[in-house]
Amino acid sequence: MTPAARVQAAIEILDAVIAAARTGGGSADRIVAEGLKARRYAGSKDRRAIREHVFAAIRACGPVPDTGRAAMLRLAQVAPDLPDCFDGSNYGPVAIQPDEPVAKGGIAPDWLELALAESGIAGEEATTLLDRAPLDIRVNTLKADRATIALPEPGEPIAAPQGLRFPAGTQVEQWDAYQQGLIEVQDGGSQLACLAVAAQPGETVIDLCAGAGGKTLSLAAQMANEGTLAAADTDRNRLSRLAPRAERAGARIADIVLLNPGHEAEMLAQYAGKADAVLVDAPCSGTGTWRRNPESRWRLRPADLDRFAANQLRLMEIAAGLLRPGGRIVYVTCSLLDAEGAGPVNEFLARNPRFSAQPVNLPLGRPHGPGIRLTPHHDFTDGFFIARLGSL
Ligand SMILES: C[S@@+](CC[C@H](N)C(=O)[O-])C[C@H]1O[C@@H](n2cnc3c(N)ncnc32)[C@H](O)[C@@H]1O
Repeated sequence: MTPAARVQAAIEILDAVIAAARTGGGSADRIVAEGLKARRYAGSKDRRAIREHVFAAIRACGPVPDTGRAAMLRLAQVAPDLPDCFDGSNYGPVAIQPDEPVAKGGIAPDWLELALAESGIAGEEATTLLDRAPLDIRVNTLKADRATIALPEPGEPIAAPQGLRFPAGTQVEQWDAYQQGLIEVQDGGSQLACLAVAAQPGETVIDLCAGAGGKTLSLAAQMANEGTLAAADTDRNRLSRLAPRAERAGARIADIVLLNPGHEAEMLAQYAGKADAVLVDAPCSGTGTWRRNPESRWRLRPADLDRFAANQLRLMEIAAGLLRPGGRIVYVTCSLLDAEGAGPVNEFLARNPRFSAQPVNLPLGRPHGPGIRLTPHHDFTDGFFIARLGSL
């Protein structure tokens, strides 16, 4: 393919990404994969270039662009080689017209950029939300240790004690160590969020929003497979990925519980009043993970934040009912908006005077309201809010 044809292909794929963002369709990753599959004539270099154009254009536009072409024209304002590709050649985009609409730059839609600024995320703290993320792994201490593991590439040790960092795109899934469960792909910030639980062997720990089990596996390793670890979620699909992962990682103690929405407490009744710790890795807007899913900022609506906050508060209330006296809730969101962090946690503390915010002792992060915050700019991790709430 010519450079111009690659740009035209990226424009067409961007049109599909934009439509999906407006209508709640598939992720950009999936749409790009489908778009490339449909272009059988594209070689591996073409595919890489098209993919890079698409994601660079997504990152370059703040609000949702009207069209893929407007998005690519925005990218052309900051990428010096791109304007020449609008050459009107066969399969290439038509020449740039005077006064042609160009999508707006920025970090996110205006309302969201404002909400971030009100939460203290502006300037470089905001721009780095759109950087490309590296690839972090966690060495699984049920089977190996960072100090002695031999991997095809050494990786750079990070603050999380078992974490190693590799360049984005490193194909770790193809390594023997991955296939044998010696390593897991997990962002360094996510690894630290698990450490905030400080789960001990022999404890009863509940991962209330376990999803596909990224944090469950980390907790099982902290507990050295001793004690009780319930991994619960309302999403059957995500939870179905946990069992094979736990098998591979040798995480034997994970008890997988599929919850019926609205009946979570009943379905976890066997743990009521018994848990030493409950991890609430609550569903959120994901503003801290835009490095990986930059188009997700086009999907959010102001009302979504209210819905997330109500659910976050409700999940903390469910967690409170599971704890033994003296137990702890560790509340985590991968959002940097106060509406999903300090906001619901302060509300929970006001309603539940037997709980108080306790220090979160981690090697990274900065205090923020009743918890701490990790940010891509300050900590080189995904963005997280983490609070530890101890009960009397
Ligand atoms: C941030 S994700 C969890 C990610 C997971 N802990 C990990 O580390 O990979 C939030 C999860 O909360 C789940 N969830 C949403 N509402 C829930 C509820 N009422 N009870 C339990 N889980 C819920 C979602 O299905 C989703 O898997």
